[in-house]
Amino acid sequence: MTEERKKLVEFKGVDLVFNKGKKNVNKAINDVSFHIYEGETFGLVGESGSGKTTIGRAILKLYDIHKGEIHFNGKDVSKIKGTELKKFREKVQMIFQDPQASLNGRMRVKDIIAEGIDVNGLAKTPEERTEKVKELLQLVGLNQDHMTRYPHEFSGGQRQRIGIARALAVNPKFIVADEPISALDVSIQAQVVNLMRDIQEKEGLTYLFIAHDLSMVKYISDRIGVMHWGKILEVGTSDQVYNHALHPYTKSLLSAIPAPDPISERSRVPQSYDPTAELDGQPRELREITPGHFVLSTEEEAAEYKKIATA
Ligand SMILES: Nc1ncnc2c1ncn2[C@@H]1O[C@H](COP(=O)(O)OP(=O)(O)OP(=O)(O)O)[C@@H](O)[C@H]1O
Repeated sequence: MTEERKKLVEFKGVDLVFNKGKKNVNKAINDVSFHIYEGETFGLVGESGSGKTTIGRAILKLYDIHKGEIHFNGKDVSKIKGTELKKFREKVQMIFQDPQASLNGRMRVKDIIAEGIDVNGLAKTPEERTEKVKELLQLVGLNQDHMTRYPHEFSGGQRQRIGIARALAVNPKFIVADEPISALDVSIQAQVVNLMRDIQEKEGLTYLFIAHDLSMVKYISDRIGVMHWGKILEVGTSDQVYNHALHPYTKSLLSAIPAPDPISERSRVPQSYDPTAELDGQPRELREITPGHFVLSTEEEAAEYKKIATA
């Protein structure tokens, strides 16, 4: 059934290299293919430096790719320029990890939120601009009195709400949320996740939700991709990745999550992962093990995974 859903974003064999031709060359994304369905939340997890942010920024065209194609709404956007690029940028927005650092401290909230409205000429009059800002504040659970204040007058959770309102100002279809709750108190994290969910439903948004910790993406993601060393190693529904993980790296990430109750926590056995297995020179691709559940594997490894998955 999932095959019939519309793909909003699709990576096709994408490479992205930093410092190309230099001594410190770094293939941050290595032959990555995956897609994000319209209306879903795709969680991307993996340890620091695995390439998650680079994938997000590549979709937003903040970086040029070196091989492959990135499709948005059925169209290759990897080489678009000029007005086409400007139009595309209205449809894709980013929410950042640290709302403190990503909001200009010298600007009032109304002007921060209205930046995208101004740049893209989305309000014809100052009154319309103010009206739009008020609507956005309401949408993210802030009130009108907040318009004339500065970012430092808000709590971390409120600042993230401002960041969300700013992203929504241009009526995007797709949002890259790069660790949007990692810097917040645990008690506030759920509020922001719930807000993002509500807004997703109301506005028909699609999210790429980046986190290094699997427990963070569990509740918000429909499907999850697990990244390591610039490659996606496993993709599946939240249930497939959490409850039926196949790749040893995913298993090691899962085994690192503390159990919520002390009894299971005592019996938790962290599993180690030997990444050198990825460097044996054997050609691997994402192979479908069970419907919708893909693992980066050789043919032989895929056959093994199939046995495990159907045992
Ligand atoms: N602008 C850049 N110039 C050079 N190298 C970069 C740049 N941005 C990222 N890298 C490198 O690319 C690789 C992938 O980085 P990326 O930030 O995408 O990882 P990440 O998984 O998002 O990590 P984190 O969770 O720490 O944000 C890393 O080795 C990083 O050092």
